[in-house]
Amino acid sequence: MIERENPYICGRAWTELHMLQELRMKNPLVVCITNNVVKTFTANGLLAVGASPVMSECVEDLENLIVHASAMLINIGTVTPDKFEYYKSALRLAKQHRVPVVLDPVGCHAGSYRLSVALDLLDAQGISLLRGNQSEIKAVYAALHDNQHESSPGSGQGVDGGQVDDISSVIYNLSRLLHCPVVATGTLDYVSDGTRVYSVPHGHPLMTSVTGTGCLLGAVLAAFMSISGIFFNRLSQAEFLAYVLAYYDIAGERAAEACGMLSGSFSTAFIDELYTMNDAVLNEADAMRPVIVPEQLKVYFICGTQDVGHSEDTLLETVQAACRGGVTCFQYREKGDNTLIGIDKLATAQKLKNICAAYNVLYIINDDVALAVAVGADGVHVGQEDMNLESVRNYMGHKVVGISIHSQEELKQTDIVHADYAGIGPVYPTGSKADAQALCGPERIGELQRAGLSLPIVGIGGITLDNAKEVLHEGACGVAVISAIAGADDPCEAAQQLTQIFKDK
Ligand SMILES: Cc1ncc(COP(=O)(O)OP(=O)(O)O)c(N)n1
Ligand SMILES: Cc1nc(C(=O)O)sc1CCOP(=O)(O)O
Ligand SMILES: [Mg+2]
Repeated sequence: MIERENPYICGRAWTELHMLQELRMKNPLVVCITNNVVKTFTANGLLAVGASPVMSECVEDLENLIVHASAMLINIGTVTPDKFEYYKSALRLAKQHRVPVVLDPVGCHAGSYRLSVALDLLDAQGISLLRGNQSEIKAVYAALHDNQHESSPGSGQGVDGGQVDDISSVIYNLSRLLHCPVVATGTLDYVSDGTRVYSVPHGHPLMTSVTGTGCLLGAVLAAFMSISGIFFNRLSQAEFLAYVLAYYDIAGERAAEACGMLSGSFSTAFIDELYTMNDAVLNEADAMRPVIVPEQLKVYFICGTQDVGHSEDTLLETVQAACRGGVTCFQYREKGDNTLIGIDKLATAQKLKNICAAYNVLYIINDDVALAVAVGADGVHVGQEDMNLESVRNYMGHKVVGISIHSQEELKQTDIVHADYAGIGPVYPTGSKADAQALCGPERIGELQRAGLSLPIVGIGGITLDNAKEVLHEGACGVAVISAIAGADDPCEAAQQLTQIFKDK
């Protein structure tokens, strides 16, 4: 069991959340435009969660309901051409009234008409969250990525779907394409907001063998979307949604136990568990695990005031320019003589967090675990001489933990299970780290992978536009740089050029 006590934060445990209490206090009206198979189950499930369901079938009715609505679900499970017209009108009304909409593209991997319906709705740009099973989400991504609206999946499967190998990358990329979070359910559930990715280590196989649990999840997510603003300062969208998934999946685990593993009784037991769950269960649970996908680490910019003439203004401008140029990850590394400390460092870290948030850039803090927790960064990077990795994991909980590894000896000494990615260097001579270790060359990356290092890797140290490809060819999924961007005349252009190497690869 992971300990989450953090002496740096008022001596208290991990942030307490009261998501269920908030939801039940609000009792949001959730307009469900859903399929014929699951209407009763969806209504009962929403009531159990603490939301107020209403099923809607026509625009005339919806025009009255929308003024009171807190959220909307569009589930295309029994789509017809008439219903498709209705979905589009509903989406227009929701946009006008600023009502968040969850789209469930049921069965879109199984038929091209369903897929074209889902794509047209996504094209209209009013969807706040896309939730589907892994096969459905993969079908949407394949169609958008290949830019072929008339794609014909024809898997021959029903609306249930199988596991998808690279689902975490798919949801990360899809979320960035759509500019909305994506939830993909399966044996493990995944969520991404286009910056972070989490898996939820809960749930039970009975959840996928009873019709309606996936569809109800869409409705439950819609209900929670109506209160997401309350948590805006404390949680990223991905964390918020992962907590909702954990709540739902833990209810599934408890229901499976309560019903004696019988699928008929499961539905009733599941509604009971959704109803009786409280926030204490959520706060104790190991709700989510960070997932690092290679795309998140492609261009990893590191900077502190020491790299930009000891000026906070220049640091903020440089980081903003780098984010504009397309870096995918930023590490705040304030290190050396005459650098910021205490409250000044905290204030700068907070400003940098806001910049990264505006550009969907993963935000990591170097060394300073307490600072990372205090500003709610996405993660921390530590080296072999810094805090012990298991303690870092205990402090950081579900946040990203990066570790520096220079050699096979260090790999052997590292409790790698607590890390999410590795930085390997210095691959080339660097002027940005006075105490850098001996050069290891890009070939060290492949060597460490052959020695068993299976985490995503970034190369670091002296990487420029000219040598970056060698680092990638050795097996790194990204390049971590300071001077190639901070020292450039135009940091935005420098970042853009580095992102370009992944397109030509
Ligand atoms: C991505 C990444 N890789 C390696 C390092 C170096 O970390 P460390 O060895 O702890 O040295 P300092 O950066 O703390 O001087 C890093 N920061 N980032
Ligand atoms: C912060 C850091 N860590 C290194 C390591 O080898 O672990 S090299 C390094 C400095 C990287 O800066 P530049 O891109 O300017 O060479
Ligand atoms: Mg360090």
